[in-house]
Amino acid sequence: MIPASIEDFRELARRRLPLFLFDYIDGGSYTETTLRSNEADFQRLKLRQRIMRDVSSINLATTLMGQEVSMPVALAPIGLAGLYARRGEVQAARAAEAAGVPFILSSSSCCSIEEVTRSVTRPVALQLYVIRDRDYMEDLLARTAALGVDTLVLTVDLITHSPRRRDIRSSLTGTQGLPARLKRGFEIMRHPDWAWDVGVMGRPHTLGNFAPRMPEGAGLAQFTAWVARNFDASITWKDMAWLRRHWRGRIVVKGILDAEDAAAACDEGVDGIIVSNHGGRQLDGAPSSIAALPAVVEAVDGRAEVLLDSGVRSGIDILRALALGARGVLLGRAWAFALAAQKQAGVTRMLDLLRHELHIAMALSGQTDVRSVGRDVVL
Ligand SMILES: Cc1cc2nc3c(=O)[nH]c(=O)nc-3n(C[C@H](O)[C@H](O)[C@H](O)COP(=O)(O)O)c2cc1C
Ligand SMILES: CC(C)CC(=O)C(=O)O
Repeated sequence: MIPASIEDFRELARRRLPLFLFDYIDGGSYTETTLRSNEADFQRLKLRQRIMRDVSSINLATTLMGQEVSMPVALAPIGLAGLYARRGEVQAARAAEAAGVPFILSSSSCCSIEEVTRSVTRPVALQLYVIRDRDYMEDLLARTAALGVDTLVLTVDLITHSPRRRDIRSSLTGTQGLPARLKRGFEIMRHPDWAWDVGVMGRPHTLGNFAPRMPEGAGLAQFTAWVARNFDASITWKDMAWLRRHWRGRIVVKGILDAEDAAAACDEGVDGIIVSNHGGRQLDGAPSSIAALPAVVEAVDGRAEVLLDSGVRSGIDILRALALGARGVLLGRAWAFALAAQKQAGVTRMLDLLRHELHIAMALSGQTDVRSVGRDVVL
């Protein structure tokens, strides 16, 4: 199949990955209601078709998080991407660089921030989960700054791991007895292409940034248990003072859905806000990101850059997010599936596809510049 949509990349990823890994990427928390509404609420937003407006020249370039970008898109931090394809984070960062869009490395990545920054010339951003071991955090921040990284994406919506029923059923989290291990082994054997690429050639697939704090050769199940024990649920805005002592660069806060929280973030002087419900993987029952966006944009009132993720599946969705006030969007599962399906070439293809879709959506709605897309684009 030649993929013509994110759904197609998802299907190709489903075929290539062991089911427990596909479900880990694809799934959301509890009943997956928020996960579904992320996509459904985008679809509900109707666009105004406009005509006779000379759209022969369209500009998609802008700036995001201080970087020039070829379109208003960045790759969201995705944990454990080195399990979707060998050295997956490096492959995705290279595809992002070639496409002229930012790559945000998850702090829960397989490849370390050192390996990824060495592999590209474009600056990457580091996403941070705050773990209890502050000495280690300080060391990671110092390592990151020494590499010339200037943007930190502080994720604030995963202070604790939300139950994901698919992961419980596949024993990715929870019980780890012999039957669970056998079931996983069987799934791996049914996907030899993936097993060769990641399981054999991809070794060691340790967790680059947290490696010194993890058991040697720890896999996904041990990692999720470690997350539950080590992520720091005590953080508050007061911890920004600590962060600022150890990080002089740009700070973007990821995981805001509420206007009051957005205003508080601006009071802290953050550079950017990412409106996100973690792709429907945390608080099930929370609104979709696109539904939450307008109130956040209003509360921020130009004091910080507002980006959005969760549910973006097409160039038309990108236009919808811009129309409601986002400066740009992050792609999560879109790149995880593309990488799992076709490695670096898949991520490149996926970005080309969305760029084309955005261009056409702009033309047919009479828009010529992503920097001036306004509310009047949606009905
Ligand atoms: C498999 C997977 C792993 C993720 N890992 C991280 C992570 O390590 N750090 C983080 O801030 N967000 C993480 N996220 C959330 C994404 O950054 C992003 O918010 C979400 O995927 C956006 O929704 P979408 O997948 O619908 O685009 C992860 C999401 C998925 C699907
Ligand atoms: C390893 C996890 C904490 C990564 C994550 O953010 C997620 O699975 O949603």
